[in-house]
Amino acid sequence: MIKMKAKKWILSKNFCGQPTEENLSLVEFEIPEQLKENEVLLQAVYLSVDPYMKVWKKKEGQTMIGEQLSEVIESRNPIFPKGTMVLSHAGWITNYKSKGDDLNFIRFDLGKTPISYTLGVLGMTGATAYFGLKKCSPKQGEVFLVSCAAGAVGSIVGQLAKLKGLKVIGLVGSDEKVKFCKEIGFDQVFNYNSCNINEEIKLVVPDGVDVYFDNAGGTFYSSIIENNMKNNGRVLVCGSIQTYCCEDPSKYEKDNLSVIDFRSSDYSNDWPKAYNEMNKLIQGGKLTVKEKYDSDIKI
Ligand SMILES: NC(=O)C1=CN([C@@H]2O[C@H](COP(=O)(O)OP(=O)(O)OC[C@H]3O[C@@H](n4cnc5c(N)ncnc54)[C@H](OP(=O)(O)O)[C@@H]3O)[C@@H](O)[C@H]2O)C=CC1
Ligand SMILES: CCCCCC(=O)/C=C/[C@H]1[C@H](O)CC(=O)[C@@H]1CCCCCCC(=O)O
Repeated sequence: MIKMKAKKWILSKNFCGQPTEENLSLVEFEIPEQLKENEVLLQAVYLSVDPYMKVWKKKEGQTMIGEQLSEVIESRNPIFPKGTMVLSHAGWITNYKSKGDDLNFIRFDLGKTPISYTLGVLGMTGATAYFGLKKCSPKQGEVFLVSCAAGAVGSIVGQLAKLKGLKVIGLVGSDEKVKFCKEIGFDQVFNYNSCNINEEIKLVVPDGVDVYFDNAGGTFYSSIIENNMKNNGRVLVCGSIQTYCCEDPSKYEKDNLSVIDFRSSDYSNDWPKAYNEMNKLIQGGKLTVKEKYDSDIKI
């Protein structure tokens, strides 16, 4: 029987603090190429790496979780002929077999937009920006603050808020990211490693922030709500990357604010509609997307 060589990343040790080499190991394995009826053989094209992966419950020894864009390279399933591009949660694995029930088509018109965007702005993180912003009930002229502003969610939500006529302030960790956020239209951007963000925000918006879209959590969350929010302002708890470590983060609350919990998966039926809308903005030059490719990473 002919077998193909494949590779996968195994979670060898659960994450605690910053990831290190001992958390993951790359192993080779073989897949028999012969397919049963209705089976397809897939080849990974892009794998997604996301903050939730550090803390999502998973068992040591299993394939690292994650979404991937894959191509059907052999097929005995008429619904997924050879050459079909699909999305799945197969994890960090180069090749796998499927009967199709765990595969998703790209459910919107991509046009000339790069297909890799289906794991970014036209994928889970873009949907998070789009529906997260909606959940904040943004109004023209309001002050909108976002942490992790140069990231996959932050860079898109900042631009969408700007398109809705809000004043947008971003928080980032380097001067390079300050420059990027300004290039894509943010009004003010602060590098938390080189200034006191609470003081800087007070200087540019003395009356305070209407909406804080929190991706960072931890000390960002507590210091912003303590120092910079307007009375009755809204805080969207999107993520808490600063606390994605093994210790239990402490909770910080304030009763003059609306604190909104949010999971983009609650809106998954409407994601394709949002993608069509955002793709029009991309193709019209109104939404800028920056992807990073690291050609040194080969699996
Ligand atoms: N609620 C939901 O449904 C969803 C929530 N999320 C959340 O949104 C947030 C942003 O996700 P996404 O845009 O994909 O992330 P990215 O990987 O694109 O960006 C992450 C950025 O977070 C910043 N950061 C701040 N503190 C830390 C820290 N302690 N460790 C590592 N990075 C840090 C870094 O930017 P810098 O250098 O500027 O600090 C980093 O580049 C995350 O908290 C994520 O969990 C994402 C998807 C769905
Ligand atoms: C555990 C902390 C999560 C913090 C918020 C976050 O990043 C949430 C992300 C989810 C978003 O709401 C929609 C998704 O698809 C993200 C999670 C996906 C988890 C799937 C894990 C299973 C797998 O890939 O096998």
